[in-house]
Amino acid sequence: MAPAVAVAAAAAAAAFPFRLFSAEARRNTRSKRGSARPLKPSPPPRPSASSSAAGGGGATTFTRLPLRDAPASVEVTLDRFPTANPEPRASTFTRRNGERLGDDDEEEEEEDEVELGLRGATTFARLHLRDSPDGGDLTIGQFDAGVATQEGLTSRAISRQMVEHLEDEVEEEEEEEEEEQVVSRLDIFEGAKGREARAFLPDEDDDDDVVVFDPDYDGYSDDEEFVATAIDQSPRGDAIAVAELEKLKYDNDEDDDDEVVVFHPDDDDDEEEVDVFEDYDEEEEEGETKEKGVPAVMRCFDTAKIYAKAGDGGNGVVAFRREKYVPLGGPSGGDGGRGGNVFVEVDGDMNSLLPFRKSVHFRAGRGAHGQGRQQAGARGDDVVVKVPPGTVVRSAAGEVELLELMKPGQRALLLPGGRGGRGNAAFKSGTNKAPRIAEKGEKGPEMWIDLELKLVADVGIVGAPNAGKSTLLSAISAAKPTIANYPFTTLLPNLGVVSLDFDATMVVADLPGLLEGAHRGYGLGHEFLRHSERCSVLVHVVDGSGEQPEYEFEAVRLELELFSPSLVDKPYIVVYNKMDLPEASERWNKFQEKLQAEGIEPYCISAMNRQGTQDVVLAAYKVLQKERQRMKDDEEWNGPENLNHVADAIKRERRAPMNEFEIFHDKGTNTWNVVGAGIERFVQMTNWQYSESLKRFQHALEACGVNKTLIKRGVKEGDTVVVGEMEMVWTDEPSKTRSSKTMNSKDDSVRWPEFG
Ligand SMILES: Nc1nc2c(ncn2[C@@H]2O[C@H](COP(=O)(O)OP(=O)(O)OP(=O)(O)O)[C@@H](O)[C@H]2O)c(=O)[nH]1
Ligand SMILES: [Mg+2]
Repeated sequence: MAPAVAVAAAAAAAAFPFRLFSAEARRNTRSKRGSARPLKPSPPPRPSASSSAAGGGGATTFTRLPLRDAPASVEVTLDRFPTANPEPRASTFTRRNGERLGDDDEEEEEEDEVELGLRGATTFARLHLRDSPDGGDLTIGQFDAGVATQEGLTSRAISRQMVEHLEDEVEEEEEEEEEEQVVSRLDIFEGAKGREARAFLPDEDDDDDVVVFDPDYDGYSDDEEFVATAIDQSPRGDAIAVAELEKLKYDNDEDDDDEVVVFHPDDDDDEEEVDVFEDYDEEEEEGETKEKGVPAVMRCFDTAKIYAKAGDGGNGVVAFRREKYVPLGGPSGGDGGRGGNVFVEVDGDMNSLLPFRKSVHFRAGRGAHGQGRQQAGARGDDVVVKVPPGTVVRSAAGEVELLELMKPGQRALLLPGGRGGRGNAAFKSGTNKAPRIAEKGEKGPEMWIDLELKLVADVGIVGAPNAGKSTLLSAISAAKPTIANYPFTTLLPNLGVVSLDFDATMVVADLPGLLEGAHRGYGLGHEFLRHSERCSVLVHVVDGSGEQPEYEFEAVRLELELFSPSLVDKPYIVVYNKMDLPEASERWNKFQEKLQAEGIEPYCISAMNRQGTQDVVLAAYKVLQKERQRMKDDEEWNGPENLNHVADAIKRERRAPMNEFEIFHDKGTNTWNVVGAGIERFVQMTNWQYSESLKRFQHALEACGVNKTLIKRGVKEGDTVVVGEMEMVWTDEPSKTRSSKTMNSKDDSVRWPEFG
């Protein structure tokens, strides 16, 4: 079993300090989930030792405002929040959309927003309330600063409080309406340091199960305690689990140890399972900064991890013809069918990797077993993984780039199905007219695959948050991105098509804003920087109304360079925005002079008033045309690519001759490991249930030189020899059937491989 790893802790402090919800909305949610189980009541808050040492004690206060009276936006100062932060970064702005609390019905959906920021050493939170409902309460949580600065503990405590609070409320209300229950959701993921868990209100459309991730189990597990399967990966490639608490076995017993367990792929530690709810005051190592949490929708927009497995071949069978008047009918066992293939195909209608949030496993069908009368088994069904244009396919293990799929309709054979095993009819020979031997089907190859979507935009609009990138996109194309006067309005890239003429169009992407330090994970923009790698041209928007536009320009350029030197090498256009504002027009000359000195000719525009935007479009198009021509020339040089090279490599490996092997000796355990694709495949396909198989195997070891090499290297009586899944004990005694030294497989010395 893969090592079980604890899930504890919560999102980074700045990411999810608190949640906002109204009683009214919760009631809506509940009535939709009438059959849900009651939530487990939470234990009373337990401030941890180290958090109180930090001077805070984990104090939490909640303020309630009746929504009826609430203004459109409320600002709360969380003055004791990260004051003790050694380096408060003025730029650490984070905004999160509030949870959807209303019905499925879009119109009635209530969406509140929470904006968080650091102003000097003080954290503030601004709550934007849209269409406040008539009733209900707004609850605002306030959290202690002392905790916030403690590694990890912080976030945990905070998240904890929120869940608690939420649950407390739920309980109160349950008394009134018994059949209604709230189901909360947990998002568990691997942060830069350790496991993290987040509590969410349910997203109505989200049917994800509780998640348990265990690649060693092929991603599936029948074990009772695994309530579900993994759904995705963190940007780092670790397990992410989204748990719907509804699915967990909750009861009202406070000491109940129900838990969400996440299995971490490459953690070799002892198994440990930790209760998400109980373990929030556990110590964590200190010293490293936590990766900021990113909402699931963003993580899954352009990255996904999937598991693909080609079908195993069907087994061949041993059968003999039985016919009237034919006393000794010959062997008639048919071959197994070939396993299904895994294809990857570009679907022009897709534009994100979000569908892979819910479907992670792609398994082609296995070939049917052969039958008597020389009937071969049927082929296994193929499976086609559909991806959007611009998807890069990598093997998760080696991080090797396998494929780059750009054009709709492109199709690559990724994993070829396993060959069917031969039936006994195929083993008939002059010396053996009635062979009692058949092969097993070959196992289909399997692989964890990282998918990454790089948008296929021609032009990428980059710049600091709030510079007016989305405004520019909306001015030059029909796209309608959300525009608002706060940083990080744009969480996901927006695409727009700019038409200059009938056949002159370009795709422009508005990317999330970049902050200083983005390449190290500050802000949100880095998540999407890789999209700009595909763009031929960058349009760099600078906020002219900012304090120091030149400095902002340099900082963003530096971020691009730190992310990837190829980005700064791209042709780019500098656009100085918000010229309609006096502070911007005042600073324009200075900015222009500075850039001209560097050999750059900036454009000035007012994106809002659509002044100067057409010049930018024309300039970008001119550069784009040049780039397109250059790329076309490159393509002519390189010729069309073979998309099946992954499958070809697998097939080549399958054909590896049996006599190509290496032997590794472990002196400590006297074990000889025979490693070679050909011989291992032979072992895998050997069906040990037939007595002749063993003889054939012995013969193969002799013929391909394994025995000879072992003797030459000094194998001794009693040593263990391992080939693939077969483990044997070496004996120097000549066997009855053979005069040469050979491996003997006494009943008690052979561990038979277990094949499914
Ligand atoms: N006065 C003026 N305001 C502008 C102009 N362009 C954009 N703005 C305002 O600047 C604010 C931010 O604009 P957005 O287009 O959302 O900025 P953004 O760069 O997309 O920001 P993020 O998505 O958060 O990175 C909005 O309030 C816009 O109305 C302009 O030319 N003049
Ligand atoms: Mg924007």
